[in-house]
Amino acid sequence: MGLFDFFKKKESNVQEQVELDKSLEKTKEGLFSKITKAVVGKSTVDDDVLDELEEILVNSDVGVQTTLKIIERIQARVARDKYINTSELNEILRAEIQSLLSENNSNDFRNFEYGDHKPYVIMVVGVNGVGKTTTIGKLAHKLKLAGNKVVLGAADTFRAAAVDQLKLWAERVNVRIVAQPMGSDPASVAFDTLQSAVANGDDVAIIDTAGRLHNKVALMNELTKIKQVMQKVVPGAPHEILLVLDASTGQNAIEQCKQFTQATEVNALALTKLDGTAKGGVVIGISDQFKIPVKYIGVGEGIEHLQLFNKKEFVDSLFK
Ligand SMILES: Nc1nc2c(ncn2[C@@H]2O[C@H](COP(=O)(O)OP(=O)(O)OP(=O)(O)O)[C@@H](O)[C@H]2O)c(=O)[nH]1
Repeated sequence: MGLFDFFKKKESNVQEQVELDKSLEKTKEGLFSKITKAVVGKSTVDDDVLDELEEILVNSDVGVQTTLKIIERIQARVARDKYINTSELNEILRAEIQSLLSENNSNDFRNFEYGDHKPYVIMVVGVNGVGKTTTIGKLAHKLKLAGNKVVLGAADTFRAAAVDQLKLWAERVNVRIVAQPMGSDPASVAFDTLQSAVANGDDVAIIDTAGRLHNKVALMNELTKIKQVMQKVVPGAPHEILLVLDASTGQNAIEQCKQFTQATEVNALALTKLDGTAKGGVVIGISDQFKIPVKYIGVGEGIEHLQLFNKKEFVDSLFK
């Protein structure tokens, strides 16, 4: 990396951290201001503090299972050390949360984990309204800015609006898009997109899919068919099956994750709308429960507001 690039990267890191801090403000308020209240005036962590902590974590959408895990670990620590004060409690909590979050190995849109894959194929799944289209648009933008050639595939052919919205994003970001009329076979769109990506020497192909959950078998069949067809063009595709979830829906996001992981091999998560929600704790619960890395987070409506998730930065931001 040249000196200019180095400083540019540093500057954008600082900006991203500021955005992240801002996004997590409500989650922080919900979580830590309550924890501080629960422990204020107490010299040690007793059962009352632990009970309150449990309630606070559950209410912050960390999820019951993950909360119990955290509480048990703190209890074990209290039993061992007999006395822990409240600032130590914060440190333990921070370490526990960090250890429960899965590591995201992608840390730069420039060397985007392609390995030998060209095109690197991302199949995007998720229900309507969670921010799927927006996430695809932002991702295409970030990848393009980082010097990648990107093509989009509009394989959500179920709703005309979905294709139109994606076309708008393609225009805005200035990347190519492959689309067919509404009602076309999604697998056929995916096939065309990959053929076009190969012919054009694209680095990344991002395929949108319809997010109908009402019939799990139908969803599973549709996604399996899309995958099989893609593999005819790019063996090993899709390299990333990205599930988009709306963090502000809290426990609903966990339920959707359950459903989609049963229907297909999701290996990356995008959590949108972290800004403006107090339910950011859901990132911790989902990461712990499903052991799938959160790869991207949406921190606003703007084109720039997508970040590669970094667990250390996330936890730093929460505990600032
Ligand atoms: N604040 C905020 N809003 C977001 C974020 N991501 C998406 N949105 C908004 O969420 C709304 C839904 O986003 P879409 O991308 O249209 O959602 P979708 O899942 O594709 O849904 P359909 O297009 O209706 O299928 C839009 O108003 C977006 O601007 C985010 O990270 N933060």
